[in-house]
Amino acid sequence: TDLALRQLAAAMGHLKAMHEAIWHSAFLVMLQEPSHHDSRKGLTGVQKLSGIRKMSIQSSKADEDDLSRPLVAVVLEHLDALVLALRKFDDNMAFAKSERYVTTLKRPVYMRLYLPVLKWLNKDAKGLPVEQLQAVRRSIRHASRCLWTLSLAVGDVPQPPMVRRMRSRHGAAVFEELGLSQAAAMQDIASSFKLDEAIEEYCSSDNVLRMLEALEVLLSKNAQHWQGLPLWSEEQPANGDTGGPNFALLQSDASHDLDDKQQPSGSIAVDLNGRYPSQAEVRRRSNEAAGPARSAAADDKGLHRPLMPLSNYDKGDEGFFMKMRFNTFLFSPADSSSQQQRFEPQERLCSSDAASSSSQQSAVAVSLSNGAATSSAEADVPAHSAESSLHHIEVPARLQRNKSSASADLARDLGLDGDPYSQHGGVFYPPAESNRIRGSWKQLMRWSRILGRSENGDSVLDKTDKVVVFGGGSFGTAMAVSLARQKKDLNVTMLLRDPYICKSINTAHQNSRYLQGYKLPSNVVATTAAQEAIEGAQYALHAVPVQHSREFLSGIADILPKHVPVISVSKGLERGTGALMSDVIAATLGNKHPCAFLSGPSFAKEVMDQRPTGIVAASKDKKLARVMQGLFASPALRVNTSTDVVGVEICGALKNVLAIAAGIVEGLDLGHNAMAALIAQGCSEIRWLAEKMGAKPETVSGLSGLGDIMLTCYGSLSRNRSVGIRLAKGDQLCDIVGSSHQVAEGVSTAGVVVALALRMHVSLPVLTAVAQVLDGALTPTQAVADIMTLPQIEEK
Ligand SMILES: NC(=O)C1=CN([C@@H]2O[C@H](COP(=O)(O)OP(=O)(O)OC[C@H]3O[C@@H](n4cnc5c(N)ncnc54)[C@H](O)[C@@H]3O)[C@@H](O)[C@H]2O)C=CC1
Ligand SMILES: O=C(CO)COP(=O)(O)O
Repeated sequence: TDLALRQLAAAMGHLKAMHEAIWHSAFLVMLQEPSHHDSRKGLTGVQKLSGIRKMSIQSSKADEDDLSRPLVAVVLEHLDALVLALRKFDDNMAFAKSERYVTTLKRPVYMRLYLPVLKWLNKDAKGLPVEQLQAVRRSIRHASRCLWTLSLAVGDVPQPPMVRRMRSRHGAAVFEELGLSQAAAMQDIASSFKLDEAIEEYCSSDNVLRMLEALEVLLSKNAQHWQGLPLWSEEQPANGDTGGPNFALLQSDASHDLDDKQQPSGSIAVDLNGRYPSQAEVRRRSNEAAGPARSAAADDKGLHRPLMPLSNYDKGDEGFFMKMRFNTFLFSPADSSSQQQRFEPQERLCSSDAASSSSQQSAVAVSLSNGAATSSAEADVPAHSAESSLHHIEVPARLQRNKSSASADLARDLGLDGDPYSQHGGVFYPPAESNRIRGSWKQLMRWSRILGRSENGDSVLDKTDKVVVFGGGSFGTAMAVSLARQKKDLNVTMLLRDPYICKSINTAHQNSRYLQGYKLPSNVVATTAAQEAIEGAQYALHAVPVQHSREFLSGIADILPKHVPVISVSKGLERGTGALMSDVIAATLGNKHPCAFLSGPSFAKEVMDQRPTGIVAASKDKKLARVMQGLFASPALRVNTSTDVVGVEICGALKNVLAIAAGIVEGLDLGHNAMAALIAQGCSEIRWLAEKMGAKPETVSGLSGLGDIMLTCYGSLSRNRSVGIRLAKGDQLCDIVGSSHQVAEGVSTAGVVVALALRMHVSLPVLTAVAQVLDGALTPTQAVADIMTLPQIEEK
């Protein structure tokens, strides 16, 4: 958010400077429509506007093709009067009805006339050579793009990545071409407008924070969404070209108009109430509104052609339109009738509703900036109702709220005061949608509070004084720490075999072998004495590798009280028996011994780092699963519950085998396609076996299934995946296993899975191939080749 605030501040500064630059440039553009009849027309507009009837162009024959010089002379001569007139014009929309130039000048980008610009104009523009004027003209294109860009940045519209590029490139170019010092201009602007204060205030408003959130979300999550769109086409479409299926016209329309290239284009209508009219509807309504004769003519000319297929922007891209908050309409410059229609209702709204008038006005102005000519002949097109109007804008009263005077001033200075979306504070969804989203979120939060209250988290922790942890490897240590953090006076005792590790934990508060470098809470203690460790413990967390669990549990069976639940985090199948951990516990501690299983995507290191993690607590005893939730759940650890013990265990065991396969794909550099196909196939195989063993299929798509599969197959911290990578590189399994002091359960489990699959009559090609590779019967490359030649099957 800090960064976004800074960006915002910078953008505001830029925008202010751009306003100056563009306004200043507008003058020059007005003056330099070489050899174009509109130059004279433009002059007429200026005359009307300023009331300076005597203004005339003293052009010689030599000037016939380039009226810039005489125009410059005229304008400079009448500069003061023009400035006054333009200011007046700025407040008087009625002028904008009749003349093309007036319409052009009415653009919000030209709204403000600043002193520095005038100074510059006075001082430097006199006798400006044509080339320089042309450079200025070029700069306008840049500047209008920049302005558009920056308007997006300053307003509620999240920045597409290209915006940043545009800003730096064109922003600098504009200043360079205008010969202005960007830094000085910015400073000037900042001091004269108390920009810092205003920004501070503006930014502290709730609305802006929402915008920033949206901005961040969009930047971080949807970057590719923006990148995919040729939104900021550098090239202007060739004359007569609609710009194709992109938004080139949207952003470069200003330069089109200034160039006076009346591009036929289509309309994109967006209903601010959140409806996205279909292409056909836009066409129908726009034709209806235009009247039959015009409609036919428009169609003849190929007008109303959409700039981009609206169908492409269905559902997922809906937000896109609203992000482009200005594009209430993007209409045909040549289709002046529809422009007029937009204009009329806005004006009426302006007069009838003072509160929303500025919004409406600006919305129109912005619309106008997307179009061009409005001729006086069309000025009397009947005003129409919202129904017949292409757009139907209702500015909710709340959009007018929350505006401090400073922020309102700033918004006004930036020419953003009239924009309904800037007023509603940077949300890129239309109000109806935004309300819906907030409503749903509130409901979720309410739900969470209600459930939260009934949860037994605190009471379980209150009643718990001691937990014993079996196994002091990576995960045993991480879970011990996680528990110890829950309550300062909770005694978490780790039962280890190695006295040196015990000593390091008890004295240096570090595990000298696993997760080195982490400081353990002082309520984590360790011992090698089973009796001492277990005594008084209310729960036992079991983190001993599966292959050693039977031996270990048998060893403590006599001293572990029957009522102390064993919570196993070990993931795997026992070699020789194919037993799950639940079977091993039942076999060693008795059928009735209470037990639960924690599983899910949870790398020990990330648990230590308190990174957000989600696991599932499975137990046939629902109550015990809930108790586990109470014991382990924390702000960094979500614990769901499940009664599908078999499903959770099978997923946890088999994902390790699949992770070895993923490592092989990674190590052989087979690419993303192969990886995705492998994981999908692996998921299916896990589901086939799990279902046969009585698991619920939905468990496979839960945390312990898909969640853990994704983690271990893609996560670089996975030991099983590392085994696969090394196998692919040609390392021998014995070397791989021998070189690590940490367990990769998938190695043992792979062989067991094959036996289990045979017993259950399921075919598991990928998981079997892993066993084959581990057994040295196939090289990773051969295994891949063989898998690829298997018959193509029907998905099930
Ligand atoms: N490391 C991780 O991120 C996660 C591991 N798990 C699972 O937790 C279990 C334990 O994994 P880690 O702690 O990572 O393994 P590790 O290899 O880091 O540590 C294993 C621990 O078990 C002890 N141990 C080995 N044989 C023993 C025996 N016969 N008697 C007593 N203790 C013995 C070792 O001394 C060591 O302390 C595995 O089943 C693993 O799949 C589950 C979730 C995450
Ligand atoms: O189970 C794990 C994370 O959920 C750990 O996976 P590895 O054993 O492959 O490191």
